[in-house]
Amino acid sequence: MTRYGFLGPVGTFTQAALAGWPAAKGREQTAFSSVDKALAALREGEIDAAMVPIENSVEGGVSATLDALHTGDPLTVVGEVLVPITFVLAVRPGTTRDDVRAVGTHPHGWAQVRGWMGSELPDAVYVPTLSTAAAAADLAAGLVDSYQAAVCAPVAAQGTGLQVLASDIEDRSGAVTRFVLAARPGELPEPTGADKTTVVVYQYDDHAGGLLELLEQFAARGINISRLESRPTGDVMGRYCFSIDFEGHVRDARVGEALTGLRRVAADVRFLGSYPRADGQQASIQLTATDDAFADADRWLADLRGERTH
Ligand SMILES: O=C(O)C(=O)Cc1ccccc1
Repeated sequence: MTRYGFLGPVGTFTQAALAGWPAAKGREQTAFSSVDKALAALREGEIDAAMVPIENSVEGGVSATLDALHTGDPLTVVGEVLVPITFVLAVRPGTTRDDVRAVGTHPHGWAQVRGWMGSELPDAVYVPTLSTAAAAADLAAGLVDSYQAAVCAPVAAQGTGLQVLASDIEDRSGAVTRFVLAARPGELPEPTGADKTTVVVYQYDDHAGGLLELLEQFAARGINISRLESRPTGDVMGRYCFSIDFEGHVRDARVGEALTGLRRVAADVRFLGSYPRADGQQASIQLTATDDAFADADRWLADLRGERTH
């Protein structure tokens, strides 16, 4: 039986993402207080899969997750879920706006309400918390005196008995966060025609055109990159690796060729998985990059080499 973990507590957006993963329904679901703890439990075998936030349409990549996924024992991504995000300002009953001198929330929460805060509560100080729901739960339990209001999901305010002072306080409506389900390496999800692959690429050294060499592996095979981020490797100042999502599945010919190309030009390539896209959008493949086009070219080369038997 698959045991699931998620960035908790109850009421996080990550829990909402896990609720959007049909196979997790009715399964054991454990809340962890941080992404690192959830992924450590996964690596140690306490759980079999962990739902973690990876990218937001407004704020970009979740560095804690990006780094924790590719450092340490290998993990793979087996799926993704998109969750629409909306925030409320929640307080203990009786607290008024004038009482709010500081606001607790997850860094990605703060990044999405900064404008609203600047105009509505300009003097309020930001206090980072491990999750939006933790900010709400600790406030409701009277465990904190460092902030008087939490920025969280409506469900977190309701669940903890907090009172909502303002709703829909996000600066950009329609924001979406992308969550991934991580697992220990095992069976690869089957290709669906609407897949994504995630890799982390380490360059040999810092040189002119180095990034272009990596990117041309994708361009030459007609592969669309959907996210590209540089992350410091942590060893030396100025040394970066690249976290890349692109369209296609490792079993697609064009993706296989791009990966072997990357393997040649990069010092290391960490394959983090191929999995169905949450939006089900089929990859648009140029005629020159279909599996048939690659097979045809392989046959042609085999002929030239006198290797074909039929
Ligand atoms: O803190 C949460 O609720 C999370 O799941 C992380 C997060 C925070 C803000 C936006 C999206 C996800």
